[in-house]
Amino acid sequence: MYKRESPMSPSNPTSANVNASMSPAENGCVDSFSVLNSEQAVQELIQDSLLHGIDDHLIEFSEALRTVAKALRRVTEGKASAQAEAAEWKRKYELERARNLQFEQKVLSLGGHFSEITDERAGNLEDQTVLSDANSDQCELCSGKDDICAHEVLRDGESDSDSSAIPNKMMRKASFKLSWCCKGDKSDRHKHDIVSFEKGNITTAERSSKQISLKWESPPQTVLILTKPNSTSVRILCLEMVRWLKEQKKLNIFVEQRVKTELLTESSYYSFVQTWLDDKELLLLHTKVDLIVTLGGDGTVLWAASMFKGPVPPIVPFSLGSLGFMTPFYSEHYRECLNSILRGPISITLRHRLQCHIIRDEAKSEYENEGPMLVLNEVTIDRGISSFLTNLECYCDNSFVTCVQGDGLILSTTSGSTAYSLAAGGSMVHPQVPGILFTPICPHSLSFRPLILPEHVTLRVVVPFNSRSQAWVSFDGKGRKQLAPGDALVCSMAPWPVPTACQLDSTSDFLRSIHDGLHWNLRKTQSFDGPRDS
Ligand SMILES: NC(=O)c1ccc[n+]([C@@H]2O[C@H](COP(=O)([O-])OP(=O)(O)OC[C@H]3O[C@@H](n4cnc5c(N)ncnc54)[C@H](O)[C@@H]3O)[C@@H](O)[C@H]2O)c1
Ligand SMILES: Nc1ncnc2c1ncn2[C@@H]1O[C@H](COP(=O)(O)OP(=O)(O)OP(=O)(O)O)[C@@H](O)[C@H]1O
Repeated sequence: MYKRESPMSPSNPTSANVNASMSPAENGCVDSFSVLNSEQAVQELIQDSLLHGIDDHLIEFSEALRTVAKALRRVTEGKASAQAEAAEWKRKYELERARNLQFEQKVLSLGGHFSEITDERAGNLEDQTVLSDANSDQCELCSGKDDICAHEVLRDGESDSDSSAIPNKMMRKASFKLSWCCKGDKSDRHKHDIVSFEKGNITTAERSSKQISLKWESPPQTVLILTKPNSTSVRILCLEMVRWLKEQKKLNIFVEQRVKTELLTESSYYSFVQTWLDDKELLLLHTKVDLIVTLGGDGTVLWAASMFKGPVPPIVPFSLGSLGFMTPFYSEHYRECLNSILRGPISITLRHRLQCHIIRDEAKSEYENEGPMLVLNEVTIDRGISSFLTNLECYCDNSFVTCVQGDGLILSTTSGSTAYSLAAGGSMVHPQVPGILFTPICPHSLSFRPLILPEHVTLRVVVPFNSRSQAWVSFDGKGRKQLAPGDALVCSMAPWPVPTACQLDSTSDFLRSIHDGLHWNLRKTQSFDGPRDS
């Protein structure tokens, strides 16, 4: 392309100008010749510029290259976010389809697995209809009062348009209201902008750092109990709690298939416990369950959250682990705790989650990409078993952030800030603070400090083609997947937070956890006995 004696001037036309005036055939010849000699030509051009002091052309050339690179990057980034969006729509479509299928089956048979609960609830139907009417009145009334919003009492599988076609014997979900506890501040200016309620599911439009209170409008009727496996103390507590909730509280109880088998091995008395058969039923579980109780440590809370790919019912986490950062309830007092939770109101922490998609370079269409995977703590991209440095190009809303060269990178929620991110040198952040932590793992650089980014950004981490090795991604420490050069992870805040019940309130529970769990800033107090300011 560039000839040594062809600086851009009317008297000395450039090869580009020459090319423009050539026929396509001639042009092709010159192009292949130029490609063969391009390296030499660039060298010559540089030398030429240096020799003759004509820096302008070099600058112009590099500007042009930069513009082309920028345009190419924009196209790639646009494609990645379009793919992520398409995958999200596909997931929504599949969820809706599964819901419709389930509903059709139920209307046809009314004798399926879930209908056990329907029958149990049939006796309460008239009361519930009255409640439902009362609640819909209340829902209108509540707007403009202290509550964020009251959700409708749900009918199982109901869609608005065809509610009249639904038989009366349908299960209903307990209704509740959320409100801000503003400690003396009566203003509720922002509440309608921040949390929205549709059909009993919590979604956040924007995030808040205020304390939220949940008040039942109709009594909770169905509890899902999730337990840490292989623990004798958990198994014994589970047996006791299931019996108490059934006999004293008249609640419907769901457990995992494994736990149902354990309970039935213990005694046939437990045959009333319900479970789900497959992933399709699991997808709809949030429409049946009013409350989740976890018996275990933080891992069991993560497990509970991972079961719900959309909205999550409120979780009451009982501590039967060693650290218990997110498990503020003592199992010895479970009766008092559950009595108070079932009565309400409950202070809750809305723990934000990240939704992640893997965009494969080899994918032929967006449908071949993977996701969304939802995490409550963090998504980690690391070097796995490779002994090479990871090389990760990171973009935030299409702006280049940095290239991570080290063991890896953690993208963490604020709830996860006290987990792996903390171990990698990230800050501890109150779980109600909206944000995404960007924490490198052992970066090979003296100047790489962790970042906290706002919650509305989309992050993209790409394994570049010139990377020496593959990278590995894991979600809350589980589900490892390989990222080949050219693959990317796209990550943003999910619209489905995990509401966890507080022992006192969000802030007191957080501070208690960092003191008791991590012994934060534990130091002997300096004695009074010594020198002091006069
Ligand atoms: N170097 C590290 O600190 C490291 C390494 C790998 C994974 N992890 C963490 O382990 C989590 C998975 O937990 P698990 O129980 O399934 O695995 P696990 O059984 O290996 O437990 C990991 C530990 O992390 C604690 N933990 C989990 N979430 C926490 C949180 N939000 N705040 C404070 N501590 C928390 C747990 O109580 C437990 O002690 C991952 O999400 C990751 O954050 C940490
Ligand atoms: N219901 C479940 N089914 C399968 N695995 C589970 C379930 N609940 C928890 N786990 C897994 O069991 C492991 C241990 O759970 P958990 O962290 O609750 O207990 P722990 O290790 O004793 O507590 P801590 O983390 O406080 O030390 C975690 O990896 C978690 O993912």
